[in-house]
Amino acid sequence: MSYDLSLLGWHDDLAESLPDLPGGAVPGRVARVDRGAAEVVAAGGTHHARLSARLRRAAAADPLALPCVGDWVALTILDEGRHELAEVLPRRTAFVRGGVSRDSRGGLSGDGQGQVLAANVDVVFVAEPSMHADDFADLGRIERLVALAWESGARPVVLVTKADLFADLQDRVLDDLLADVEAAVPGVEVHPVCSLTGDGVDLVRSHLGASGTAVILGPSGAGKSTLVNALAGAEVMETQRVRAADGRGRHTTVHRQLIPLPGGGLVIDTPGIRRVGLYETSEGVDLVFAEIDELAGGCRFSDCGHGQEPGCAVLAAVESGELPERRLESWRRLQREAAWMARRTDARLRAEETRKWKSIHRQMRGMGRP
Ligand SMILES: Nc1nc2c(ncn2[C@@H]2O[C@H](COP(=O)(O)OP(=O)(O)OP(=O)(O)O)[C@@H](O)[C@H]2O)c(=O)[nH]1
Ligand SMILES: [Zn+2]
Repeated sequence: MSYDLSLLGWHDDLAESLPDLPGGAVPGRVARVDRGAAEVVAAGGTHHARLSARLRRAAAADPLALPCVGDWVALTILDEGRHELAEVLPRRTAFVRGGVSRDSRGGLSGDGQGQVLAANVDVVFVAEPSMHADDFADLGRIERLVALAWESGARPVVLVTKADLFADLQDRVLDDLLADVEAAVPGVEVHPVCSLTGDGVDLVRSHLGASGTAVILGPSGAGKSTLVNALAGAEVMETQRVRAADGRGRHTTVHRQLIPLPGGGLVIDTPGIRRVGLYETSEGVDLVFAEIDELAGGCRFSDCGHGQEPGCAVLAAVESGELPERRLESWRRLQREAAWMARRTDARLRAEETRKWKSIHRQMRGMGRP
């Protein structure tokens, strides 16, 4: 099996960064990583390549040096035709977990803590279901994932998935939801998608062009696997429905992590990417500022905003040095965000109210019929 590497996103700039290695270097793209080895798609086929000793030493000092799915790498051919992964080519974009600044994405430096989850991603689809359990799309989650996408260097596009769940309602309700989402992420395209009917799937595909690479972020049940299958035009991913039907856990299934799409473009899907950014919640933040909460018990006014109020115990603590000023600043920023989120929630509650009314009206009309 041979591959046209340009369909996997290979281009001239990358060719220039291919190192001159003794015995010659072959370019390839990492489709999967294992301890100490990787599966690499090269023009001549897919190779299981062990990491070179030099690369392993570099990775011991800085885990960001480890290859990850989506990386372009240089392979060398050893005796007996085995391949070795000699070098990771410079990354254009990278999803990094754990305390590494954006500066590290071009090169391979970090604080020794991070892990690259996916590299050279062009488009990040943030998938948020129009309805999730009994709730509307979660704007806070969309914002968080869009922020992560920008951070990676890739371009975010928000997909409001399972758009058909609004089909039996009047269109206006979905339009309202889309408008809310658009307002939450200014400058980011927002598309409704239904992977079951295929509505909107072509538009999703068009973001990838001939060779763009995408990841899909979103909560469990957002329809990520179903969307990948719709894009691929085949069952390349096991969906929740399938998993439930045959009772197999998803962890027992080995599936491809770099999925080429028939119309061009690729999707990277790994367990790490699926989980990225979904676990930091605002509950965590309350705990983080527990000491301010405690101090606030000593303020003269119970609704003290710790701004200019007389008898403010929090300001007194800053004055005395007990509470670092920076902490109060972060708390203030958080309060502003929380207030903003609350206003958005209000808008959502109003939309939900409208929806309930419509459903009640529908039921009443239904009852009136003979
Ligand atoms: N009504 C409706 N249901 C959908 C749509 N897309 C997916 N689903 C259903 O939603 C459920 C979850 O879909 P998955 O594709 O497995 O979701 P996922 O995001 O991959 O979930 P995880 O693998 O847990 O991360 C399945 O039962 C799908 O059939 C859609 O467009 N409309
Ligand atoms: Zn106060």
